[in-house]
Amino acid sequence: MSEPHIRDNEWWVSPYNNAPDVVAARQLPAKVEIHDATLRDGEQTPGIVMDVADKVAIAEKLAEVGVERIEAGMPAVSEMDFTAIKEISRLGLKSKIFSFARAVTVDIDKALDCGCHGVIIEIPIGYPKLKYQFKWTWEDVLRKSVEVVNYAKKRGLYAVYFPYDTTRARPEDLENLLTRLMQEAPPDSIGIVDTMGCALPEAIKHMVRRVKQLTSLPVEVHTHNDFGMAVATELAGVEAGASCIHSCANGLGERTGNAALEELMVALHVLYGYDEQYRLDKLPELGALVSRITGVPIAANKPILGSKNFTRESGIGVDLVVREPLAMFGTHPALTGRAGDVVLGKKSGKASITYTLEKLGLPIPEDGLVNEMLKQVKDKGIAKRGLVSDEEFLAIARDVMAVKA
Ligand SMILES: CC(=O)SCCNC(=O)CCNC(=O)[C@H](O)C(C)(C)COP(=O)(O)OP(=O)(O)OC[C@H]1O[C@@H](n2cnc3c(N)ncnc32)[C@H](O)[C@@H]1OP(=O)(O)O
Ligand SMILES: O=C(O)CCC(=O)C(=O)O
Repeated sequence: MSEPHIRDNEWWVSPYNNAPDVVAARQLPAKVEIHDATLRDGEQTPGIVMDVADKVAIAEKLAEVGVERIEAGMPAVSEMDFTAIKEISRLGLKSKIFSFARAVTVDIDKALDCGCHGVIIEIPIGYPKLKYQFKWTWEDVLRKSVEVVNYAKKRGLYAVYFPYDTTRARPEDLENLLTRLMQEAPPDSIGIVDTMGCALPEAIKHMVRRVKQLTSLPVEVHTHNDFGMAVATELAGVEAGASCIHSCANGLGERTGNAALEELMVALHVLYGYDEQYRLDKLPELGALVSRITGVPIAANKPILGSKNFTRESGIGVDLVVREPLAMFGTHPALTGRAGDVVLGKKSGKASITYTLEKLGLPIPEDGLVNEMLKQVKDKGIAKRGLVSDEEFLAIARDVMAVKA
């Protein structure tokens, strides 16, 4: 099934997504790239350590899924990170390999030694960060930025200027900085970084438009999930013309995490119709690998990857799980290599019983007996405060049939 979310030329998502005023306000780029930072920001999730083999395995899976860029780590953090980035660069993956650098030339040298295609050059510009942490003047920020962007570019690296905590910089400071940077050391692209996840989607749109106007450079967006909006703010960035968005698999990352790779990929395809060559069916494998390596479980109701996303206990319309999944779920389970499922419990209906009987290869008895099975399933679910297993259902079904006989 190549386009399971399209049927009769209709997208099975909200038609209001394409209301005339909504479409008119959009400046979607022709192509959106994903820059995945699982191996750097994802590893910044407290307590997580990935060794070289782990990082290589995740990088290979990210490339298989089809991310355009992999941020393989920050070599300054440890020898192990340096080695991992170097190994990943050597693999010749289809994804371009980036490393993360402070605005210091030694970090750029490390990116070069690792054989990276590009580098993310981070420098703090948020008002609270500069005032309370770094105590740098704007001239300091500009001087460091100019020196290091020029240094990286002269050595052939693709330079992403990443003035982090961008969304808490004063507008006039950000504009002055970018104007002068463009005069003295234009990078290859500019990141808008919502380090604390505190910008609204409309604010990100405004910033993307303004930065594009000021610099005429490609803009990328990197957001965090402190208010549960990381994916929404990145998609808002795309709506305003950002052509690269940053992600972490399973939504890992500092504090509440980054925009989840799997959510972004599926949203780009299903909600916006981007037809990038992503292997969405491989996302569960990537999620499982990252979860196993990091020890961070995937919540059962996590968008795209949660084990219960395509599971229906409620009886009303339960037959749709198999007959027409798009009428029951937000996306077709097959899109991400998943399948719908019906489980039994307090909220089951008659169709749940007949579905389960068929699944277990049992004949469907007369209505009265199905109703009796349903009653017993509900009683069991209530008594257990949980689901009724196949084994428990089989016992119920046998009892009901035995009484009839
Ligand atoms: C929003 C954020 O949190 S930003 C990045 C977060 N990521 C990390 O911290 C990665 C993990 N960190 C580490 O392993 C360690 O902190 C290291 C190896 C990177 C640095 O450790 P330390 O030796 O303690 O260095 P320290 O934090 O004191 O900073 C060293 C220097 O880098 C400077 N620096 C820090 N960030 C930047 C930057 N973005 N650009 C330029 N210089 C920077 C500091 O001002 C300091 O300069 P100084 O020596 O002149 O005072
Ligand atoms: O958060 C960090 O550790 C550094 C930069 C970054 O990823 C961010 O600001 O969001």
